[in-house]
Amino acid sequence: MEGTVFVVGLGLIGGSIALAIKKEHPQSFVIGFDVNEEEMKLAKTLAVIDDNAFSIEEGMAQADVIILATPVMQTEKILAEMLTYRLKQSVIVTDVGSTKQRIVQHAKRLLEKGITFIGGHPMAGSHKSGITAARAHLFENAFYILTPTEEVQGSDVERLKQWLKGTKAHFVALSPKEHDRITGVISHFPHIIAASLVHQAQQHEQEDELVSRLAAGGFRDITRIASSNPEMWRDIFLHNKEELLALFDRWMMEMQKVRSFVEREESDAIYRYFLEAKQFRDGLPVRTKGAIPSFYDLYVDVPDYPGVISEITGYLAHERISITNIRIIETREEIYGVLRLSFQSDEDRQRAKECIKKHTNYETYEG
Ligand SMILES: NC(=O)C1=CN([C@@H]2O[C@H](COP(=O)(O)OP(=O)(O)OC[C@H]3O[C@@H](n4cnc5c(N)ncnc54)[C@H](O)[C@@H]3O)[C@@H](O)[C@H]2O)C=CC1
Ligand SMILES: O=C(O)C(=O)Cc1ccc(O)cc1
Repeated sequence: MEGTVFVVGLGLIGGSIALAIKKEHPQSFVIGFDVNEEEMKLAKTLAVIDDNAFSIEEGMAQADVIILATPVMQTEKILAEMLTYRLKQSVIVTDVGSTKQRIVQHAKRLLEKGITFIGGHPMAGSHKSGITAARAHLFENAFYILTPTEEVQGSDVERLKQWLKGTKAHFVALSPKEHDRITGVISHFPHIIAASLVHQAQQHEQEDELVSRLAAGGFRDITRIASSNPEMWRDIFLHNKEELLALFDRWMMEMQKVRSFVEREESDAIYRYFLEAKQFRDGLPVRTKGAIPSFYDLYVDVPDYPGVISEITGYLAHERISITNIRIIETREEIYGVLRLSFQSDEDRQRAKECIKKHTNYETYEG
């Protein structure tokens, strides 16, 4: 497609969308703006955008598509400011925020002026932020939720999907309320649990400094999302307050229930609790079919001798399998350690598994 796309907020998500659009529509002209001038300069240097705008107002005046990719409180502010800007009447405005009810509510005034606004949320990402983490393939196979209101014409929704085709995501339409209820459960609330587990460990660390040294393995994995951008998550919690308050109440009741199983040594109930959780989790769709994808990890049990890492990376390099991240997890103090290799796709991970199996007798398992 041809036209000018304007991305406001050139971080992980804005940058990734800009890259995906440019890849699919090389004829388009992608401009961007970020309050952080360094990020904006970097976005241009890295060719994530073709050019930068001098202000949001100036960028918006030229745009056929406007993508708001800022933290949700900022998006709300920009939506209010936009009411006074001169926009093309045919422009499509969308956002990528993790919450939808308040954003769509704010965008109503744009719709009243005849400007098309379609709320959006690509359900993929990571705990990383900033333009250097942006990738064109970030949303591949993920769900991309759109929340068009009834004023929006179906042809405009199709036009937006065409613009976003390069994300290779699966589009799903939801109401803003349903969106916020579901994401509250599967995305927002888990972030507070991850952060609270980290706080708990930090408090215990003051009594015994071994805590963080021994927290290298599973603890790091289940708390990965606690390393996310605090501004972004603060905004999400303020936006989705009602859903989250209800989830806090249910969670506390749930913890009381499990606590009493343990207190009363109800062995069967504890067993069933773990078993039912395992059964439900094992039945969840795998990442490639649309749950939030972030990393494709492969764990390798390796003997602790010098050169073992270069041995493994050598086999993978020989078969041209790219690794996006590598980490040694030092939880076992005996002769074996665990190497965690991350890949860009499940296909790469499967190829790596085969490759390691072919050349070594090290055990591998998927994360
Ligand atoms: N991080 C993730 O995994 C996902 C995030 N989202 C949503 O995407 C949005 C952006 O998040 P990320 O890209 O992760 O954050 P990020 O921190 O990587 O990027 C946000 C960018 O917005 C800029 N910015 C902030 N206020 C601004 C303003 N008033 N005008 C212009 N630029 C401004 C910041 O300087 C920063 O460069 C958020 O609304 C978030 O809820 C959606 C899906 C996944
Ligand atoms: O890092 C992760 O796994 C995430 O949870 C990424 C994420 C963050 C925010 C969203 O609205 C959607 C996805």
